[in-house]
Amino acid sequence: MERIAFVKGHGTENDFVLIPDLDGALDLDAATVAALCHRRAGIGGDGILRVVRTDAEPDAAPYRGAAEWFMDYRNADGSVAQMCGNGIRVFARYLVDAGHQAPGQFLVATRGGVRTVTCGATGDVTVDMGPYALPDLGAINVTVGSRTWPALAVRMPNPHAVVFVEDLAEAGDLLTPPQVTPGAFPDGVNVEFVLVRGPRHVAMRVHERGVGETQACGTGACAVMVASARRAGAGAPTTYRVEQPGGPLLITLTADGNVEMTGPAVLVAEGTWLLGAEFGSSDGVDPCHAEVVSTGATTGTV
Ligand SMILES: N[C@@H](CCC[C@H](N)C(=O)O)C(=O)O
Repeated sequence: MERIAFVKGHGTENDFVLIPDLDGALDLDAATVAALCHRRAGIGGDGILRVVRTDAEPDAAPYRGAAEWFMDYRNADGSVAQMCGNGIRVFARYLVDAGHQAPGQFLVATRGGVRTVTCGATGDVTVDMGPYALPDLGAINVTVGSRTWPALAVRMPNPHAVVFVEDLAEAGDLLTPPQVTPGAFPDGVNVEFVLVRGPRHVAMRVHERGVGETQACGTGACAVMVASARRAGAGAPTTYRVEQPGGPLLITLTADGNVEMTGPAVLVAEGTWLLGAEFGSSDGVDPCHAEVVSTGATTGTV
């Protein structure tokens, strides 16, 4: 049975299993990721953040020389996504707390490009999430039950469909994915439901591609900010407070057109996962999956 060291963390309760694999020794296939993220049989998480040097990861080859670290993000179902906004804050907090990176400003490579992170010894983490894009997909709609809304497609660079509602309960239980105009997003989409609370202040719920409803989505909050600012006719620079079930994020559209995100990143536990034990074992190892040691939390507030 293989033993895999992990750290558990979250950003606004969007939770992740971090796998330090600095020299790229692990081969985590989709089934292994799904087992690790399983809420009852695994460690549990909305996704995993594999921490690997760009020099040691084939997917990071374009970024070698530009950034030392690559965030290998996977959704809970094992699928790969370009970017994770809450994840990159937690990834940065891990690098600093583990002593792999000095506090301050540094670069992290992702499948969506290289991002600049500002992470002190404690407190909130700020990420320059880069530019947004508004792909021309024609008229797209989102449907939940008998309600249909027009949606704005936003790339961060992962795909989002943003709709404005009168009440966040209109999103329903979000146990099944909302229906989106067929063919508009062949690789799937994250869907955000937004309630305007006041000037530069919105609340949202999200159904994430590859996960389900989560307590928060960083790229989703960025997409929501972009859609909200357009709707309000707000020019840049401007900052929005985006409330989510797991807590608020501050999202700024900068004068140069980039989207900047600030929010907490918390590490809550570390331990060892017993790979292969997750659905019961016949080799004498108690299939309770992991030895977990609480680390205490590194907290931050917006
Ligand atoms: N929770 C993340 C987004 C993770 C990826 C997303 N589910 C996708 O498939 O695009 C965030 O905080 O941005």
